[in-house]
Amino acid sequence: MMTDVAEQSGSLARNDDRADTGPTAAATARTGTGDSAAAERIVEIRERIDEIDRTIIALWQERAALSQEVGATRLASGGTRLVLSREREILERFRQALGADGTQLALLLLRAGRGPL
Ligand SMILES: C=C(O[C@@H]1C=C(C(=O)O)C=C[C@H]1O)C(=O)O
Repeated sequence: MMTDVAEQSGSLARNDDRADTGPTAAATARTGTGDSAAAERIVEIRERIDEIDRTIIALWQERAALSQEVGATRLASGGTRLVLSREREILERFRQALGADGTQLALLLLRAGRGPL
């Protein structure tokens, strides 16, 4: 059956009973490929990526809250705001595991816990 718009205009291409010749432009744009097997796998992998991202965000927020609690506890007890030796340990841990990007990540993690210096 033709669409209303096509019926009204009479000049638009029929959009209804053409053969299914493959993925739509929208599906291709969404996954970045017109190959349906690859697209299916990409959709599957993206589900896991989204799950991982949710976990990273939750852990990021939990870590920042814990770090802020340590800071508040220490300040309230007359201690220092920061403990640089501990920060160095953390930077080294991330650098060893992830290289230079790990150092950058650790700097962001530390900042999330205590705010910019
Ligand atoms: C959370 C702490 O306080 C600060 C924040 C740190 C962190 O976010 O890991 C590490 C050292 C401190 O400068 C701590 O001392 O453990």
